[in-house]
Amino acid sequence: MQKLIIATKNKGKMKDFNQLFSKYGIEVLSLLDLEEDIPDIEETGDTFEENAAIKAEVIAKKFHLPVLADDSGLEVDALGGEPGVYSARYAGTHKDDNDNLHKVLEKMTGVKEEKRTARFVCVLALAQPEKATIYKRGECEGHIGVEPVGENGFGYDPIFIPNNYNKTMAELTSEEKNQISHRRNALIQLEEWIKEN
Ligand SMILES: O=c1nc[nH]c2c1ncn2[C@H]1C[C@H](O)[C@@H](COP(=O)(O)OP(=O)(O)OP(=O)(O)O)O1
Ligand SMILES: [Mg+2]
Repeated sequence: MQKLIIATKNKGKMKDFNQLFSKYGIEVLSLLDLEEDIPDIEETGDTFEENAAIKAEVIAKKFHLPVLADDSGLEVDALGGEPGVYSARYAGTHKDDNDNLHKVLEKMTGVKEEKRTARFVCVLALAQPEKATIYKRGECEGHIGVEPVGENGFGYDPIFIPNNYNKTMAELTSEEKNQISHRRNALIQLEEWIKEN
């Protein structure tokens, strides 16, 4: 395999995937890289697994090719697991990273450091023509800071401090993020398939 379509329009995820796939010599294409205009796919599921499968299967059927999709988000323990599968639209359907992270910070006002535990979750769905969809889940544990710090990454990275670090995910280089991230932890479980295909 020289190229793989990833059923996403998220440029932050694609930056991660570009780097994660480069070691296999595979070029990844997002839905924004295709000639054709692909309409937004509605994420109607209640779980990361369902939403990842919807995205991967719609595009795999359309092109008759293997397609990977990523559904991911932030689970904050003090918020009962929110924003979870609603991470992208937490502060509204306009899907703004800055509004979303400020909504989390606001809801966490006054919550003490030891109660600010959280994790990033990434579920990858690999859909292949005539085959059952394969799922892999990766997580990254950490806690929520009190203000946004750092310029790298995307989404909730500026408020997420990974375990064993004293800086946010947005202060890590992309190489550093890609050694510990939920996305990396999910993708390494697909390594065998990647090498065989
Ligand atoms: O490494 C990450 N660092 C920071 N934030 C992250 C990360 N990974 C996911 N997130 C957040 C961003 C978004 O609020 C949600 C994903 O939502 P999710 O529906 O999977 O993606 P999306 O709608 O942005 O793009 P698409 O569905 O086209 O892949 O979780
Ligand atoms: Mg989405």
